[in-house]
Amino acid sequence: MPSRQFPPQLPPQPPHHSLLLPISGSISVAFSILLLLTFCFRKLTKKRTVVSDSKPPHRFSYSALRRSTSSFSPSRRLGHGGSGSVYRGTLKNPSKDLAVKVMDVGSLQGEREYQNELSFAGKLDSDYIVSAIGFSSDQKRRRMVLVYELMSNGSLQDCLFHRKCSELMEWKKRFEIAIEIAKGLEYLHHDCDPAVIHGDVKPSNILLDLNFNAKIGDFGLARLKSEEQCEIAVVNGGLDGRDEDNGSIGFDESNSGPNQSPESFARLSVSEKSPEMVLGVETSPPETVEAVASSPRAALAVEKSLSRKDWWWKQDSGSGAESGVVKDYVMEWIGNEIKKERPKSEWIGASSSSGQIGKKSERKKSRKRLDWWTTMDDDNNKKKKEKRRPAREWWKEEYCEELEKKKKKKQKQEQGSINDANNSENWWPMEDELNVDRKKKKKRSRNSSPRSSVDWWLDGLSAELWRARRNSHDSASGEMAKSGGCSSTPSTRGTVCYIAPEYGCGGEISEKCDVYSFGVLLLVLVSGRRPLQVTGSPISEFKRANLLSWARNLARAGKLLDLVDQSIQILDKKQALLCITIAMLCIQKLPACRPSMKEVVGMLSGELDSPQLPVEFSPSPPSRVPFKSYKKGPVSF
Ligand SMILES: Nc1ncnc2c1ncn2[C@@H]1O[C@H](COP(=O)(O)OP(=O)(O)OP(=O)(O)O)[C@@H](O)[C@H]1O
Repeated sequence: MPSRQFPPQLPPQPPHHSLLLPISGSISVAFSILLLLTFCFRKLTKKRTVVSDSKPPHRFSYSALRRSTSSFSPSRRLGHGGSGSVYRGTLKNPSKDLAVKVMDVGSLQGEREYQNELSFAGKLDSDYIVSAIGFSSDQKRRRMVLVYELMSNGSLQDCLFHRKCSELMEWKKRFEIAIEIAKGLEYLHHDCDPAVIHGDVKPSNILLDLNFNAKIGDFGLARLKSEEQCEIAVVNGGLDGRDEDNGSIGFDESNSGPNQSPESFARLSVSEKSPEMVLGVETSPPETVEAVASSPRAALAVEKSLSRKDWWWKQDSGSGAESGVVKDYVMEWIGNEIKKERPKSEWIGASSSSGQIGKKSERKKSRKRLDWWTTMDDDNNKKKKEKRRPAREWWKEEYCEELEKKKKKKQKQEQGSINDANNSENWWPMEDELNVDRKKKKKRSRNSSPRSSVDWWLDGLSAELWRARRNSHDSASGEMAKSGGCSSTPSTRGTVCYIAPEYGCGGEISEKCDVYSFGVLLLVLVSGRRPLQVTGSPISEFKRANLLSWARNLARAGKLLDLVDQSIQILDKKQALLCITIAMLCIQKLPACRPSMKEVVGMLSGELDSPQLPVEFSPSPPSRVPFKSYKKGPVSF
């Protein structure tokens, strides 16, 4: 029997754990290195991806944005504003359409808009607000980029005046848009703490999505209410620029008061400090902005600095920030408003020949003559018109006798158009003034007469234009590119015609400034007309029409519905009257008299009773308009 074989004894094996330790150690080291590398890689590449899980604003890669816009191809350009161009961008991963705004190099407006947008981007959250969702910059090309949600139907301005979108020809849609804008402002004024004052409410800042739902965009000039109340310092007599308080406004005492004209705010005094200096950062603009945008501490510093100094009031041209700057921006504005074609509508009825109105002594007189330009369709003024001397005669006798001789030949040619104008039913909004003693008139204007500040202000604006146009022929001639080629409004401090009179005159900035702008916008929306329409080419023969004056006149005549855009279909007269009445309330001279946006929303939505026309716009004789409740029944007019 074979003996049982035992396996040979193996040498003793080292215990397993003695091998495992170094292996697992090296694996864990390798793993942690890998983790570290991944973390570093993510950190490094974070710039290149969109952070979608955090609150905006997100940092976008500049090259990704460039690719998404086909290298900022002109074919992708959606529009152009005071600070740069906006392009349609299409991101592939994640698939998303964007609006990409590239700020112009070296544009101060661009810088402050960039910073302002970013500071508001994370704070605003409403269905009625377009806020910036991201930013980027290219240090090489010194470019700053803001990214917004794409609003497929562009701006209200574009839809209403350039593209004439058929959707906006329905009254229902216009009314909805009015309510949406009002709700957007209500959100800013009443739901944000502190309240946000938009500061630049106008049709080009109202954007329409695919379904023509309106949202308020462009927070480049927005500000927090508390900042304004605490920080704005109005310094009388600061015209010489000695005042170091950056952003403060200096104006001539003789011109102070609520009825100040644009001539007076043309003298705004601004200090020489750049925003960079105010921020205490000395780097070049894009880097500064980049630093501000990327670092929370820097962002905080910006916010603090914003509250310290209202620096964005500074005009772009530094030391030259006086009348020239305002003049230029007004001229740029009017350049966009000038149309080469003659107006089809009768609401603009007068023309003017050119004249030299540069002398100081003639500036005040120019207002009178400007009244002559403002002609409106108004049956009630037939009799008044008959009493007047022909405008041509008045022109000749009072102001331009010499010029008349020189231009006799030219004016013969113009005679035809002047006669046309005289045949139309001229309306002189300040007709009573033509017979007023000059001294009285001067005194009255100084004493802030209750006469419409709106007219006064707009007429003053035109006087400014009149003087300016000689020096800025290009922009004034209407040769400037339009519709996507040129800023609708260089909004250094708000926008001409939409800006509240007290704001332009250095008064306290409040939500009521937005309410005023909303009132103008509402009139524009209902009438389908610009607030100040200037027509004619060359500029020497331009015409103008003042929507606000027209509305006021129609209100007094009890013919408010004449204001409504004739091309609107299926008009709800009751709603139209409601809108116009609210607009009239909003454009009242005294900010305190204007309703709040909460009240406006209440009135528009029917939750509050319909308002009565303000006294200053009520029909005369003073039998008050029986403006019945919108809820209760039809409005009789
Ligand atoms: N989010 C957006 N979606 C679609 N189009 C846009 C968007 N933002 C701007 N646009 C288009 O670009 C145009 C220019 O906008 P931007 O805000 O730069 O200038 P603006 O408001 O016209 O003028 P300013 O900057 O002087 O106030 C707008 O009028 C609009 O047509």
